[in-house]
Amino acid sequence: MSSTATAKKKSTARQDVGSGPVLDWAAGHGPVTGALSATTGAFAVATTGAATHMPPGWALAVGAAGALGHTVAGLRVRNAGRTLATRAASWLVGGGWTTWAMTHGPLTWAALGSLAAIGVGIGAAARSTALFEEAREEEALAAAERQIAAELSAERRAIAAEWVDRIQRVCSITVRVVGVEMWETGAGFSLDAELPPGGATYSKIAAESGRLSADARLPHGCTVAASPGIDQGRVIIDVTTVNVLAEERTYPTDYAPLSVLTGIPWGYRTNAEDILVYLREQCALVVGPTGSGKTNMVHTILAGFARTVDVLTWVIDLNAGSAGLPWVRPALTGRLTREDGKPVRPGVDWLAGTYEEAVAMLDAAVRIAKHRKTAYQDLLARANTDLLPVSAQIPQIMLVVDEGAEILVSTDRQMRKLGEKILEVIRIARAMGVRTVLTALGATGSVLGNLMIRREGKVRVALTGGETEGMDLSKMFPGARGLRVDQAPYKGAGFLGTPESPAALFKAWRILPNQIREITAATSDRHPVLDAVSAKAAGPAYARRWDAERTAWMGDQPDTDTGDDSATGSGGGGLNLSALRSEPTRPGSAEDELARRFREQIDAEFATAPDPAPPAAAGGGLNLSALRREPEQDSPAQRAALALLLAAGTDGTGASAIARALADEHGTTRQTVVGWLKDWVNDGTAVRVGEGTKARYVHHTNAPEQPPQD
Ligand SMILES: Nc1ncnc2c1ncn2[C@@H]1O[C@H](COP(=O)(O)OP(=O)(O)OP(=O)(O)O)[C@@H](O)[C@H]1O
Repeated sequence: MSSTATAKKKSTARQDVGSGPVLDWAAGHGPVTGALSATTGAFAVATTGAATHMPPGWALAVGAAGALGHTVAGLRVRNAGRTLATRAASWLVGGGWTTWAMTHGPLTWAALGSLAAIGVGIGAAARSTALFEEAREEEALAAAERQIAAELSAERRAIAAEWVDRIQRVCSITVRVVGVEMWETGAGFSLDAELPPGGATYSKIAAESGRLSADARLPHGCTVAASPGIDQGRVIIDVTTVNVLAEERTYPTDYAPLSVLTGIPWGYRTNAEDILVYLREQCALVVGPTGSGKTNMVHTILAGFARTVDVLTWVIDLNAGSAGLPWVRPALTGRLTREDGKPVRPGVDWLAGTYEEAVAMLDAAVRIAKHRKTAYQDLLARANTDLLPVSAQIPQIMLVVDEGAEILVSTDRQMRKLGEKILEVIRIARAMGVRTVLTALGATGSVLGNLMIRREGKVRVALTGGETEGMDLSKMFPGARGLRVDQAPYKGAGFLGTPESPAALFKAWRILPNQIREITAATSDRHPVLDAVSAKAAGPAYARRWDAERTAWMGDQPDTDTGDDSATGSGGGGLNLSALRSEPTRPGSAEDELARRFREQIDAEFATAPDPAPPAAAGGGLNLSALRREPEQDSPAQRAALALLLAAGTDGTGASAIARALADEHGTTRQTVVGWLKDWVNDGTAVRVGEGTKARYVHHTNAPEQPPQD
């Protein structure tokens, strides 16, 4: 039925456009259906024609027209002559038989027998032409492929000949190129060559890298790098022809899930291939002077962790938390929503911007590592390993400490204490799945003089950005030869070495706040939840990490991540966190309300760690149980409206102002807001103050005469 409908539609379409024949001469038939269709068609025409005394010449005319139609259609699709002849012959034979049968009567044994024979004949001929067509098509494809391969191998042969000459000219040795591989990225090629007999080594070519590049007139930033081949008589020569380090490449937009076990991309090499780092057991050190692109690199690293299914990222940044804030603020202010309208979980699991919070975080990390050691004994025994099997159920904790290396070598007493805790994590927590990424402003001796960093932090990055001061590459990458700071004079570029991939040039992807928000939203539902064993060890310090008094500082930060989250002016475009903080803390206050929103979004929605110490009902801390009795807000827009109401403080706000603030992001109308305000007045969430045009709504916690709670 549907095919009839489609056919109808097609024929209508053809008639509509008014071009081409109504009969579809190109319509497909297999050998059997074709033969059947031809013979049954001919039989039907012959019987009805004979019964109605149709002039037999008509059948012949139809056959001739069919033959002509099919030939034209066949020529159009470039059928072989053999196919055209078979089809035309089928039509002509069919037409001829019909004419003869109409004259002599179709219902005779002679007519029926000959029709059957014609049917079998048409079927066999159609089958053979179909096979012939298929073979012809395959041959054409193979010929096209052969042509491409010939062109490619001609290009490769030309490259090989050119480089044999060049190496002869520059290095005075004659190699024999046995293979040329063009890189898929299009950024260059590799030569596999045999060294001449007589004891020449690959290093003879490696030593002339600069002269070879000059002889080949490679663009600036492109290199010729020689390395050992499959045996000592072979050499691999990598030639970059496009300087990908000079380009600004943004973080790839494929946010597919990753795992700490299968590697996390941190940037790309000169051949434009991604570099993966493996941090299950390794710690990392990222060195970059001011302006080298270190902050950007940290965001690239956090993006990689956010994409994993088995990593929880904890960030310490005593420099106003700037490294972690773009990963937290958009989610906590409720400005981000997922496609299904649910709130978004922050892109990092814990952010410490103050000394006290950093101490709490490091203590929790140490407790987790120690407790995992005993609590997972059975699991380790069953898996027959001393390395905790990290998974989405038992996630690895990646502790990212911005300028952490400076903390380690600080002479300040407090900082030294913090440094000791960081070192303790590095020392004791490898097997139990807590690793660190430390950044440093310079690769000074005092940073790399630390044995623990040298031993545990073998994933190393030096962002140079052309800076030579404090950049001792030989200390960062001992044993690596020929690394020069001036090879990577671009921001975000430098050297990266891991135990799996020797130190070499690389560049980090550029990542901007809008992409950070995009990644935060895209990865929100894949972050693991801290396992119960670890959450128990981490205690309230972890469970209450998003409490208002501990996150209030985040609201104080100048908003650099977007233009629409102004930290000033109530009833404006976003959540006025600093306005909330100016009020004294009291149960049921605006700060508690904010905490309720944060906790609702993060703990309730995503069921993070259980709260091991629920606060007392109306104690000095948060009265969460009381607050949780407040009616739930249905949508992110409604929650944002409530936040605006709160932010408006004792001045209050109106439906128009709220609707204006929500219009861009949520498309909320004034009428909708009027409805919510009415509901909130009815259930006591909001209080209406003033009359007529002066009528305003204030949150009940800000109402002039606040009715006693509970
Ligand atoms: N991977 C990159 N690709 C292209 N440009 C980059 C990259 N990383 C950084 N930059 C450029 O360098 C500038 C400085 O980057 P970033 O703020 O990350 O450096 P920084 O080392 O943290 O400096 P500071 O310590 O002063 O903040 C950026 O504004 C950007 O223009």
